[in-house]
Amino acid sequence: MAACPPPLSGQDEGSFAYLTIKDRLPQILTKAIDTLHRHKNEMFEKHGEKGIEAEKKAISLLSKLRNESQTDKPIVPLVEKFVDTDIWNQYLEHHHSLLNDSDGKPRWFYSPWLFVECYMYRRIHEAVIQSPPIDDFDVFKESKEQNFFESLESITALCVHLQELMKTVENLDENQLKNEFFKLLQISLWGNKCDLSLSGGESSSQKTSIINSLEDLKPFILVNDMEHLWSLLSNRKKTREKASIVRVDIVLDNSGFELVTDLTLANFLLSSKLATEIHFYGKMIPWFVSDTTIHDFNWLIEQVKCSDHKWVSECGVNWENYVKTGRWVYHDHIFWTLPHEFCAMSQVAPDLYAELQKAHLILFKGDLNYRKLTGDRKWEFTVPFHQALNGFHPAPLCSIRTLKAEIQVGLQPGQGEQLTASEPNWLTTGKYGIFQFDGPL
Ligand SMILES: O=P(O)(O)OC[C@@]1(O)O[C@H](CO)[C@@H](O)[C@@H]1O
Ligand SMILES: [Mn+2]
Repeated sequence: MAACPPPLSGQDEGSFAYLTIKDRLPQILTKAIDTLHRHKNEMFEKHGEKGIEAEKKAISLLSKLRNESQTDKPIVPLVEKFVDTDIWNQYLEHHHSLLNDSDGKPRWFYSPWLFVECYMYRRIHEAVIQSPPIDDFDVFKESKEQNFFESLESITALCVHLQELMKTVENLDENQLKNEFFKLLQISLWGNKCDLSLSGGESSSQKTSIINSLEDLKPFILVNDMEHLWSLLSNRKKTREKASIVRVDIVLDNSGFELVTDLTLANFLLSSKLATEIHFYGKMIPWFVSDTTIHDFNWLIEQVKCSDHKWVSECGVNWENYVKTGRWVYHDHIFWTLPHEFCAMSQVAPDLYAELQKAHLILFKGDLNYRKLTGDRKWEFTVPFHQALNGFHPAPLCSIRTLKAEIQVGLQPGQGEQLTASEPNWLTTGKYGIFQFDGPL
């Protein structure tokens, strides 16, 4: 296999990785500390003095973490026992072994960006689990819920669109069905703009209805493999035996509006019979501010179900039934919150790799998943996506991602350079998106 280029890191002053580590990660930590402060009374009411002591301890641990990152201290091993503590410390040890004496130790502005950024969120989790009885507190819950409520108008519009589509879906011809599929794919793509870690935890809700702006947004899709997704699923639908399974796996990203777009797409995949079951993968711990945990997944379905808007509530009832009847399956796995590139999954989490191999198609949502699919490395823009996956091929897969990091492969010759000339920040604003497919055509 050809050698891989070096990883993105904070060594490159002025790079997006550098600016994220220098500015946005401390901002996210400060917001987490502020959230703990603002829940002081609630902790006292629930846990008395012990709650106040725990809140103080968590705040001091997060303040220490912020200082370590801002002063480029060495990355220190995790100390609190948890399911993945040993894996993290082995990973840290491995990085340490790669360095020679002059390099010193793994540290924030030297080690791979993917590692130090994931490490920060894992240290936030450690600070919380070290502070019982608030060891189940999600410092990002408030902003995830705020994103949902601030996006309610767009969520309602999307649920109304879905329910109207459900009335006619059985009578659509092939072409009409494909068009509706493409619309919901694009809505799921642009739903990925709602990302609280890019915004440093500031509000990033969906305030306008995406449905009416899909045509205007089309020029911003840099790689468009939607046809591959259609032909894969529609051919399977035509050729499958009555009772056979067509499984689509969705590796989720952000909760709130983006999760609603993903559940809407999943609903359509079942109703159109393009799939017979959907498997979802979320995060086991609070992650990158807005990423979906099982609590967020269940909370959102409950919110939608309890809506006072008839058609929104109908979506929630249907979605709850899909889960109850096993047509939607939610999986938790610790691998998704490790720092590893996905090409390491078959070694580090063979059970998860084997699970993904059961899918006929895997959709990877969001930018962090794209960074892990491609190893967060400094690939040339024209390197084929298949090559950048570096051996990660559990099943036909597609990245559905808005660009929020300085990494993109599979472009046409000159396409990246042209974008850089016309819009220097095209890689990191979330304004451009891709549907990038890998698998047998
Ligand atoms: O995976 P997502 O939610 O689409 O984006 C994750 C993200 O916000 O975090 C990193 C920067 O902090 C980048 O990968 C990206 O900007
Ligand atoms: Mn995310």
